[in-house]
Amino acid sequence: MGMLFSSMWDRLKGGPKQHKIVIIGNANAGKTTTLYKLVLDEAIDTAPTLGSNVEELVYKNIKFVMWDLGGQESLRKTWASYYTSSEAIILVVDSTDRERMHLNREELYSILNSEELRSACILIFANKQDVADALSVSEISRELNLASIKTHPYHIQPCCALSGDGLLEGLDWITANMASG
Ligand SMILES: Nc1nc2c(ncn2[C@@H]2O[C@H](COP(=O)(O)OP(=O)(O)OP(=O)(O)O)[C@@H](O)[C@H]2O)c(=O)[nH]1
Ligand SMILES: [Mg+2]
Repeated sequence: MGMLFSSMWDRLKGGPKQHKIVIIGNANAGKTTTLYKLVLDEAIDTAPTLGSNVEELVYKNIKFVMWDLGGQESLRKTWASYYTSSEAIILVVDSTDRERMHLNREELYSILNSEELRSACILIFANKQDVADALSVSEISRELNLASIKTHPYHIQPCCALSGDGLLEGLDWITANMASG
């Protein structure tokens, strides 16, 4: 009853503030694995995402609504339609995928030029760091030319979405860097 009352009360007063995060990145980068490792603390078996997944996550008393988008070529043009009122973008990079690194660079620059994301912070997860020949954070930073970013707070975080290593550090950075606090 207590919980029911408090959720009704939240609804009456408009509810606790939700912070919208959109997760993008190339197909197979590990976006869905990241989402469900954060939400369920489990490494789930994934299939390519054909539309989107959305989940709520309460972390350190902050309520996030996390959108995980499909990364296949035909779906990328829909990404911008999810950007409205996003406070953070997570770009999940497959650190083993040298061939498609240029797509990450292109996407990063379209984020930087998006009017809707002008107040958003940008977290880059350098994922799959458990794989022996993964590019390091400094190599990816160079590939993506991160040092040239002057308009948005950004951070690159090494991680392994399967084990969860690095994921909460990334979320902590978002929490500290969202424009609305
Ligand atoms: N070795 C390793 N594999 C990972 C890691 N994260 C994800 N994977 C694997 O990468 C594959 C793709 O993961 P998904 O989470 O489905 O990738 P996605 O980015 O959601 O892909 P789309 O939905 O097609 O855009 C799966 O086989 C995952 O198990 C990681 O940190 N290390
Ligand atoms: Mg997916």
